[in-house]
Amino acid sequence: MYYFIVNKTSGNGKGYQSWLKVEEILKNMEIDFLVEFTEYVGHAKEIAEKQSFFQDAMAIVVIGGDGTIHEVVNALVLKDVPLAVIPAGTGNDYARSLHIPFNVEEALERVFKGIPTWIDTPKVDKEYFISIAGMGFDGKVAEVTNQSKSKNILNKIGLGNLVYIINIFKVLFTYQPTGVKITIDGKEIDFHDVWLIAIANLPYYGGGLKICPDARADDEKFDICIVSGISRWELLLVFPRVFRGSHITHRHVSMFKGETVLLAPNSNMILQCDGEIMVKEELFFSIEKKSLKIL
Ligand SMILES: Nc1ncnc2c1ncn2[C@@H]1O[C@H](COP(=O)(O)OP(=O)(O)OP(=O)(O)O)[C@@H](O)[C@H]1O
Repeated sequence: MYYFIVNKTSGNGKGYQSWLKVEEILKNMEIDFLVEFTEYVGHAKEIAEKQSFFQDAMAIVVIGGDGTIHEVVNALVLKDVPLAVIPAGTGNDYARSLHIPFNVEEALERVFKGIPTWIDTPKVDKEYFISIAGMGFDGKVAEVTNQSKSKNILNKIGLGNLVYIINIFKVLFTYQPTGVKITIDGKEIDFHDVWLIAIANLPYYGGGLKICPDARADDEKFDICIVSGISRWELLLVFPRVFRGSHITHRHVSMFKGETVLLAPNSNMILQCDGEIMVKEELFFSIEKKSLKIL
């Protein structure tokens, strides 16, 4: 039995359109399935937590974006049932990072024919995430993006991930960098004028920005990118390099690898995980090694 969790609203309706295609294929192929539609924030996790989901599941298939996958992962970590994804969100950075096809038919073929593998699951405080946690500039961009009306309009014309780029420029001219003490695997480093800190298990965020190009889901380590001490104008010039991942050699960009990270910002910084804003008491990041079975 295949279990589907569908967020009809993801990608401004793309979730529902993708489900209609999937449903038709499942019926034509006479495949046993059950489907539940999410109705509110947090519902995808509740659905995936139900005991019945694990008794005879070949896979739990999410049709939605990174926010919906994030919720389901929080129910599936350390369970022996594979997570599969039909990408239908705005950014789809999980799918992009793990080479999951964006085409519905091809993504579904991977669900049926893929070989399950175990990947690491990163964690902040007690909450799991899937790809990247970011603090600072990108947290602010995520906040503005999630409130943005143009997200819906751009999604309608198939340019959904352009909304992140537009908001990056909006926030660039107003953001105030701050000092942060960063402790990686017990080693403390002080950074001044920090624009952003990305703590990554996968390379992409923000709808295709390759912020940590060497991040791998199964290397049992975070890749950490810190941008600090840079002027607004220089940041603007460096920004296009993030699409190729070549920003990492810039003098104001520091890259690290580590198993644990503790952040202590001098002033309030917004935290985003997988594109959703989070409020956490302790900014301690760790990795649950090889803990998520995926297709
Ligand atoms: N029926 C619903 N109505 C409103 N929000 C919902 C509903 N079901 C789920 N959600 C919430 O919608 C949020 C965003 O969904 P999702 O991430 O799937 O799409 P997206 O934001 O378009 O894509 P991406 O995260 O890839 O940019 C999730 O955090 C989820 O909790």
